[in-house]
Amino acid sequence: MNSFAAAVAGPDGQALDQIRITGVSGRGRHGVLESERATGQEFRADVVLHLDTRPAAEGDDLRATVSYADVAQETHDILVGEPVDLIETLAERIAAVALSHDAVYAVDVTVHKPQAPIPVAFADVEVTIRRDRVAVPPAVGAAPSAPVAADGAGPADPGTTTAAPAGHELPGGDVAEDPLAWPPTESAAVAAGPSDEPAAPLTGTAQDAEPNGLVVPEISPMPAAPEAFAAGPEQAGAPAQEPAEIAPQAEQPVAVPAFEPSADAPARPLDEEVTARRPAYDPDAYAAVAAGAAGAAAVAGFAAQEPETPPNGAPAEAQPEQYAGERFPEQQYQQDYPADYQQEEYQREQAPGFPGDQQAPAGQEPVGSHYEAIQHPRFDSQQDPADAHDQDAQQQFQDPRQFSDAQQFGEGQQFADPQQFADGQQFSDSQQFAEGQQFAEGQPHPAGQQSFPQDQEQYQPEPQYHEDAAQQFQEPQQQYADAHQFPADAQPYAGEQQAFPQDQQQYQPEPQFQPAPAAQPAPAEQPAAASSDMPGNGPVDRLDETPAEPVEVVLALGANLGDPQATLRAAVLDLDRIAGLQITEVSPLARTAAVGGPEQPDYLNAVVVARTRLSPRGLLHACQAVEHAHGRTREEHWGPRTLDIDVVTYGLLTAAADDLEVPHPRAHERAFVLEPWAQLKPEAVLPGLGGGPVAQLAATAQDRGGIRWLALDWLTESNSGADPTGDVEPQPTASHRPYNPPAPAQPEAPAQQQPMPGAPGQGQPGQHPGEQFQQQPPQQQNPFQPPQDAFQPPQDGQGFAGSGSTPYPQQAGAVPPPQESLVPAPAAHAPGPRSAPVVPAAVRETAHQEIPAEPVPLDPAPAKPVFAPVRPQPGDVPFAPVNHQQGTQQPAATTDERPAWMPVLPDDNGQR
Ligand SMILES: Nc1ncnc2c1ncn2[C@@H]1O[C@H](COP(=O)(O)OP(=O)(O)OP(=O)(O)O)[C@@H](O)[C@H]1O
Ligand SMILES: Nc1nc2c(c(=O)[nH]1)N=C(CO)CN2
Repeated sequence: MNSFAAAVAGPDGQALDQIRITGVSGRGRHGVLESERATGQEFRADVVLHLDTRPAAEGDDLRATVSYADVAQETHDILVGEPVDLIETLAERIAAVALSHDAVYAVDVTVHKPQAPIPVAFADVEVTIRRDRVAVPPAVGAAPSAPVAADGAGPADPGTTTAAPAGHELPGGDVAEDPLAWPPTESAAVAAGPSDEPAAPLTGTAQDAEPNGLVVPEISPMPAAPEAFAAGPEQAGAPAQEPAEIAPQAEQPVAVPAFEPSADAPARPLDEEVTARRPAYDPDAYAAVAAGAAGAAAVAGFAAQEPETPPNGAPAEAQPEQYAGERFPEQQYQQDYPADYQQEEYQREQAPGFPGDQQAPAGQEPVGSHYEAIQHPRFDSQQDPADAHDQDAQQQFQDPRQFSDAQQFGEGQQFADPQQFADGQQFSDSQQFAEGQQFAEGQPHPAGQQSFPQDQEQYQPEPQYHEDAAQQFQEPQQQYADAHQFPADAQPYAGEQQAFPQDQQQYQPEPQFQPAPAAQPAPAEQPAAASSDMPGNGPVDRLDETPAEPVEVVLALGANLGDPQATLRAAVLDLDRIAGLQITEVSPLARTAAVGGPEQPDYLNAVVVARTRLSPRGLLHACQAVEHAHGRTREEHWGPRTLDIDVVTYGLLTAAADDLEVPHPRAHERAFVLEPWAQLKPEAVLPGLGGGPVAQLAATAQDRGGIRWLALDWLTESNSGADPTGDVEPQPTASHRPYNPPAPAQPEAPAQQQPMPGAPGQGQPGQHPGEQFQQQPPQQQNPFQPPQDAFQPPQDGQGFAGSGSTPYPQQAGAVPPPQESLVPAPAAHAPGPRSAPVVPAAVRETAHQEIPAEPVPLDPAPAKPVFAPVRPQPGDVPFAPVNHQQGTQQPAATTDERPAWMPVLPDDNGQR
C-alpha cells in the first residue's frame, strides 16, 4: 500500500478525503536493461487521490468527483504503455494523469517493480511521490505571458523561476525528448512546448532554499479559486466554474496560465503544431484546468513527514507539463495514443467476442485481469512476436494456420527470433556474466541469491514467502480443484503449499496426490483465461494466465531412485499425454553426480522442450501430477527421488511466486540441466536474471565435472546402461549397428486413453525420440477450440505409464557413495545437433487422415540425428567435440572405459 498516510489539507484546513486505488498492475517493458525491454515484467501502482468528496456525495453525482475507473485505466495504460527507463518516470506520468482530473487536488503514487533485476533477495522496489497543483502546469498552447507568482506579487520572473525543464532546448537547438510527456507525443518538440515557459513558482511565500539545496515549502492552506482563476478562464472567455464551492477565499493565489495565446506572447512556433493536433478549444476542458489550478494544495502532512522530499509540486524539470491539468476530449485522447492502441480499440470494437468483453463494460475493464493480457497485446505486438500475449486473439480462435504451421513451433523459431537472440544482444546484460570471467571458481553468481556455493551445505534456497501468499492463491487453487474435479486438498498444488515449509528448515512430506478416478469425465474445455476474466477477481497472477497461443517451455527431469531410466522414459510419455502439453524434443540423458542434499546415488537427468497451452501454474501442477504418479515423495530436501520435474522456462516469462518461479531459480547454475539442454539446443538462451546462452552457462557451471556421460538413445533403447547405482553396460555403437528405421506406425487409440507404444521397453531401436510422438494418432480434439486451461489429471491405470509399467517408488536403501567423476570438465562446448522437432499435435490431427507407413520427413535439412550410442575409443571423453558433419569423434585423452554416448548424424549419403 502506498506509504503516504498523511492527509492533504484542503482549502478549509481540514484533511481532504482520499480515494485509494491499489494494486493496478500491468506488464510493462520499462527499465534500463535490454532484457527488461525485451522480456517485460510486472509493474504495479497504488494511487491515492486527494479530493473533497462532499460535493459528489451531496448530489450523488459522479461528475463532481473523479471516476476511479478512469484513473485506474489511465494508470494501467501507463504501466503497459510506452517503455521508459525509470519507475520515477512512470510515477510522474501517473501523477500527471491523476491531476488532470479536476476534482483531484493532490495525488500520491507508488510504483512497484517487484521483479526488478536486483541480484539479491528482495521483496519489492517501489517509488512513491506526491504531486499536487501547487505548480500548475501551463496548458498546452497557452501563452507564456503573465504567470502570476504564487505570492501574488505579480508575474513571476522567468529568470528566477525557470529550472531546466525536461524537454528543454538542447544546445544546438535540438529539443530533448521529454520522458514525462504523456501520452507520447508525435514529436519531442510538442512535449517541449510548454516547457519553454517559465515554470510556475511554488506555493507560498517561503521557498527557502535549505543548505542542502532543497526547497522547503511553506505549509499553507489551499488557495482559493477565484483569484487563482482570474488570470485564466475569464481571459479566455471560458465559463467560470464553481471551484469556490469547495475552496474558500484565496489567501495566496497561484500561478495560473493564460488559456489563449496572447498577442504579446513570445512567438512559439511549436504552438501551431500543438494546436493543429488538438481539437477545438473546449471551454469545459480548460475550465477544468482552472479549477484544478485553484486547488493548489498545501500538503501539511507531507511537508511535516517528508522534509527531505522535494517541495510540493515537482521541481519544474519533473513536472509533466504538457499533460497535467488537461483533459483530453476522447478524440484527442485517441489521436495522442500510440497507433497500436488505436488498433486495439478498433479490434475491441470489431471483436465483441473477446474474452472479457461480456464481463467488462467499456471503460470498466477489470484492471490487471486477463482482459489486460488479451486486450492490450497490441502494445507489444510489434516489439516481441514471441510474446504469447502478442497474438491476435481473433486469430487464435479462428485461424487454423496457427495450429498447422509446423514452422511456427519447430526449431524454436517462436522463441529464437534471430533479431533478438542470434547475437545474444538481448541478453547482453547477462551474457557478460556468462562469458566466464565472472564465473570463476568461488565467485558469486550475479544472481546473488542464486549463487552456487562452494559449500553445498550452504546451498539452501532463500525463503521467498509473501505473507499473503496462501490467501492469494486460495482462489486459483479452488478453481483448479473445481476444474479438475478433485478436492483442493488432494491436489498437488495444495500439497506443495504445505510441503514447502515456512522456515525452510524442515522438509515435510506432502500429502499424497490422489489421481482422479478413471471413470470421471474429462473436465470441460474452457476458453482461455475464462477464470481470469471474472470481474471482481482482482489482479490476476500471470502464473495463472493461460497463453493465447502455445508457449514453448523447457522442463528438466531427474531421477535417482527405482529404475530411473524407465521412469524418465515413462515421464516423457506421460507429459506428452497431458492435454495442452506436447513434447517436441527430448535431450540426451545425462548421468550426473548428485548436487546438494545427502549422499545419494547419481542422477539421470534429461531436458525436454514442449509446447503448452497450460498456464505456468497449470504446467507446474501437471509436472507434479506426473511426479506423484511415479511415486515422488518429498522427505528430505534435495533428497533422492524417483522423479523430479522442474519447470525451467515458460516462454520468456520471468515471474516468481511462492509456489512457482520461472525461469527455475537454480537452472542457470546446474550443469545437470544446462548440459542436456545445450546438447539438445545449442543455441538456447536462458531468459531472466542470471540467464544467458545455455551452452556457455553449462560450460561454466560448477557441477559440470559431475556429468558422467550422456546417453543419446535412452528413449528408444530399453536400457542405455543408465543405471546410476549399477554398472554401466556397454551398448552397441552406431558403427556396429546400422540404423534401423522405425517400424511403421500403427493407429492408436486417442492419447490419454491408452498407453502409447514406445512406453519403456517398447521403444523402436534406432528411433528418434520425437518419432514416437510423431506417430501419435490424431487426438480427439478440435484444434480450433479455445485452448484447454488444464491438463487431464492422471487416470489411474490408464494415463500414466508409471501406473502400469513403471516401477513405483522404491525408497533408497543403502545409498551407495557417490561415484568419482569419470569425466573431466568438458572442453570447449561443441554444439551438438538439434533433434528434429516433433510435429505439433494439431499437425498430427490434420495430417494424419492416413497414417503413413514411414515417418513423415519433417525436417529434411539438416538431417535428423539418430540418437545412437557411440562406443568410446580409448582416449575419448564424452564431451569431446564431435564432427557433426561426419559423425565422428575427435580423440581426446581420457582413461574412461565407459561408453560415451554421442549423436550420430548421417553423412552426405544418408549413411550412419
Ligand atoms: N520452476 C519450478 N519448477 C518446479 N517447482 C518449482 C518451481 N518454482 C518453484 N517451485 C516450487 O518448488 C517446490 C519444491 O520443488 P521440488 O521438491 O521439486 O524441489 P527440488 O527439486 O527438491 O529442489 P529444486 O527446486 O532446487 O530443484 C515445489 O513445491 C514447487 O512449488
Ligand atoms: N545431479 C543432480 N543433482 C540434483 C538434482 C538433479 O536432478 N541432478 N536435483 C536436485 C533437486 O532438484 C538436487 N540435486
